[in-house]
Amino acid sequence: MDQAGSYSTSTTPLLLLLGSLTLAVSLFVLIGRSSHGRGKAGLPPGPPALLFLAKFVALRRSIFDLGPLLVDLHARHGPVISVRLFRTLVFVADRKLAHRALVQGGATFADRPPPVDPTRMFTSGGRDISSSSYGPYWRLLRRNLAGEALSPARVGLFAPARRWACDGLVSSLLSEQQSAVTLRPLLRRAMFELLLYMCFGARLGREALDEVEELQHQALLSVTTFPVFAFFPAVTKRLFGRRWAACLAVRRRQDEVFVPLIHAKRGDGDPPCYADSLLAVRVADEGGRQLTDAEMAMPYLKAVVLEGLRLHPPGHFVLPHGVQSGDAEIAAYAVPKGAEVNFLVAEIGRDETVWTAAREFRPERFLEGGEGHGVDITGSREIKMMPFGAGRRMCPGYTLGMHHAEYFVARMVRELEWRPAAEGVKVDMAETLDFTTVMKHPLRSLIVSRS
Ligand code: HEM
Repeated sequence: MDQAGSYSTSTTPLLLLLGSLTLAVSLFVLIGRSSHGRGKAGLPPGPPALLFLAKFVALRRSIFDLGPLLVDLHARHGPVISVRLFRTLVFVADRKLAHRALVQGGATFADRPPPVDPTRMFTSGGRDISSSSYGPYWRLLRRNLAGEALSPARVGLFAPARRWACDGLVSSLLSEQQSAVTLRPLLRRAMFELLLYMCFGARLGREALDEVEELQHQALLSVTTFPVFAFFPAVTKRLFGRRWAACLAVRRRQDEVFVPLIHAKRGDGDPPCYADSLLAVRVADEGGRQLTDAEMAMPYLKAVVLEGLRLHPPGHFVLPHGVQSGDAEIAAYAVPKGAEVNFLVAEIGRDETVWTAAREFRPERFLEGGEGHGVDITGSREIKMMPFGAGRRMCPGYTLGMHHAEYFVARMVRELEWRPAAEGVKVDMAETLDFTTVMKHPLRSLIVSRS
């Protein structure tokens, strides 16, 4: 697909776009200034929009890839900053302010900002759980997901599926015992196949899996790259015609692939899947022995998973939050209706005032006596880390996500020995953005069976 690189393929559209953006931002800032001053609280401080935009465009990446730039801006302007682009963007880097806004503030920041294309297209106009507006429709979908797919009873029914997914992963890893193997594609495929089965109640063949995985990857990448179609969509969809056409093609293919899967007849022996529960909504461990509960409760295993989520959360930001009322405030700064509020998950998890040697991987901190022991991952009492968000829009899949991570890690460590890919090669934890944040140099290892 026409990715970020397309910015450099032709300079004319870029210059035209920058010209239009300059005009739009100048107007927006002027209008904003004249309507400001009237309110009691001012907007949070921040850099001039054009400067921010220039850096943003120069990065040619997603708003979620702005981590280092934002850290710099927060150091200069304080824990809450704002920038006025196609809408007011607010960034919160302080855990106590995040707690006040997301948890103590109740529903104040529980909305989502209206999606712009291509997100609008990929979410059918903001009709999925994560992008729908805070209200009865969102509540209906979220309750259905929690009750019909994520309740402990339902998750329990998928234990055999977890077992075959993990068996497949372990044997793929073992089949490459002769040379170093890259973990990421195999782990991602196993997890993807398991979640697809939980959704559609069917196991897809290799080609179908390849296609679905690629389609979802393209869709997710396109919703996180620079939101160019938020600015004068009629113009930008022409200027970046190839990119827009590629988004439309992915969307069309998603319909062709997913609609038959949703309506397919399920096997009698399969547990009830998520697609069936949605159709009913009306809008008005290894072969021989399973992991025991005691093994799943291994405190050190949990500590490793928690430390991974603290130091390297897959999402460095929660999804953007929105405000429905006009008088929301954060740290006595005004947050206008329609603004987009972002919380810096990674920075909050690496806060030196909470975590000793915050940038080091130390799972022991989650064991008894450590500063992370008994941490409240939901952030309801206080926020020390928030890899799943906090408050009313917090990830509803957090227990399933933790369960899968613990189950897969436990089996991969118990059944396989992980040796360096070559003499002296160390694990490099540098990060890069690929919709979620992933290892820039994926883990490669020589795998040896322990049995
Ligand atoms: C390690 C795994 C996971 C991580 C780190 C994660 C993280 C997150 C984060 C940070 C958010 C945004 C919260 C916010 O905006 O405040 C989110 C939202 C969401 N997650 Fe997850 N998630 C994971 C697994 C899952 C799973 C397994 C499911 C479902 C099966 C799921 C379903 C959702 C949904 C539906 C939302 C949107 C909630 C809403 O807007 O009301 N997640 N997740």
